[in-house]
Amino acid sequence: MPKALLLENIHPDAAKSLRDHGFEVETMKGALSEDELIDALDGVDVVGVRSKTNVTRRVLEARPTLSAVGCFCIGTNQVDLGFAGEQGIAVFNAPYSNTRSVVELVLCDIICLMRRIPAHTHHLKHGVWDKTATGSHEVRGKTLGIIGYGNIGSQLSVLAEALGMRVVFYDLEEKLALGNAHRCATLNELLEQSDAVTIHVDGRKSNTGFFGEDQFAHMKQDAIFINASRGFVADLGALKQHLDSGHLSGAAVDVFPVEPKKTGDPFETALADEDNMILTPHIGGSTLEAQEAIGHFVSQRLEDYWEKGSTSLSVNLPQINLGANRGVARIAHLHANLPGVLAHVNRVLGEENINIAAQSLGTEGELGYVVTDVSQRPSKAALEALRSIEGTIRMRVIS
Ligand SMILES: NC(=O)c1ccc[n+]([C@@H]2O[C@H](COP(=O)([O-])OP(=O)(O)OC[C@H]3O[C@@H](n4cnc5c(N)ncnc54)[C@H](O)[C@@H]3O)[C@@H](O)[C@H]2O)c1
Ligand SMILES: O=C(O)CC[C@@H](O)C(=O)O
Repeated sequence: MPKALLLENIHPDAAKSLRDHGFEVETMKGALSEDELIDALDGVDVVGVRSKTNVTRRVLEARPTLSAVGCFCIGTNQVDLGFAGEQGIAVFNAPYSNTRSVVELVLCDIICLMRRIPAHTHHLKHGVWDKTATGSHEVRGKTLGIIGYGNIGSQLSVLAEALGMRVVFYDLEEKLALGNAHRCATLNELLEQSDAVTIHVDGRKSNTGFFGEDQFAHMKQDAIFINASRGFVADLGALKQHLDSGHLSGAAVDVFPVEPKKTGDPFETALADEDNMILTPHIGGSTLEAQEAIGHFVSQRLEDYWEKGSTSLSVNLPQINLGANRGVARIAHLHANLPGVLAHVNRVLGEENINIAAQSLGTEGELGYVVTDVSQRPSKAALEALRSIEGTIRMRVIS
């Protein structure tokens, strides 16, 4: 029986679905440290994580028989994707299932900050009735600057325009501007005109410290700042200075450079005393709708990979979308992307007079993946010959 370990309170539908597909499933509420994870992965075939469990090179080296990692979230920066690929370990995520939830949180942040709701709430909680319009604004007609116009940034763009905001965006890549959104040629062009700046870049390493003192300094007087992307992207010390000096009028932060591993763990931030500040514990994607959708989506990718060898939507292996086996056995062969591997696979099968019922090849960067449905079971010697082909990383026979 294959074994799955699901960490970080993944939606129960994922465990149910994996059990329905024959997995023995263990679940845990929090994230694990590197050493704890290495221990916990003993005998595990697939592991499910969210954003707090780091699946590092050391973990993957220690557990080379692991077959797949499911990131039950959008971000995959917590997994060493390149090394997982080199080891033949497939990694999947849910690229769209919580997009809408993040967008709704950010819209909520923008409206609340522009109406100074955190400050008003704070005052009333302390018995101060401060009925004033000072510093409060409608969002209609204001300029929203979106940094990173991917799935979240572009959906936010559409909904913000529906609220009457003017949208400008900045992205490293050429992107289709939706609605009336305007693409800025430089980050500073965006910062100098935006009443609200929101970051939605991905978690690539080079985005570490991407938004620091220089970028805050370029923001408009009284603008608001939001980060719901990754904690290491923005310098919160610099943010605090710009709030304290009165340059910025408010901020919402959902992600932090260091986050607790599980609910209930202690947490501190220097931003706690800021007046017009929304602090949320990395809940951009934490809605019941999103978590249920993610649970279904990622467990299905893991099941398809385990049962069919399908790498469709994998983030680190060549993608092949496979249906049911058309022969008596399916041989999934992952290898270094060298010339001649496919020919070598077919020569080995041909020498045994084995007919090929179906075959698919995908290559991506350094990796090649050939999946062959064969009309008779190859002998042990043939399987050994396939495993010995130069560049073979991993081979599985799926019946
Ligand atoms: N707070 C949460 O709970 C939560 C939930 C989901 C996703 N996220 C995070 O939100 C972020 C965005 O997610 P997505 O699904 O839209 O990602 P995406 O990959 O669809 O979009 C990211 C965009 O950012 C652009 N980009 C990357 N680096 C950039 C830079 N330095 N300058 C300008 N543009 C840059 C990319 O070209 C891409 O268009 C990710 O970091 C993801 O991990 C957070
Ligand atoms: O649920 C999580 O832990 C991560 C949410 C979010 O950051 C994501 O990458 O989807």
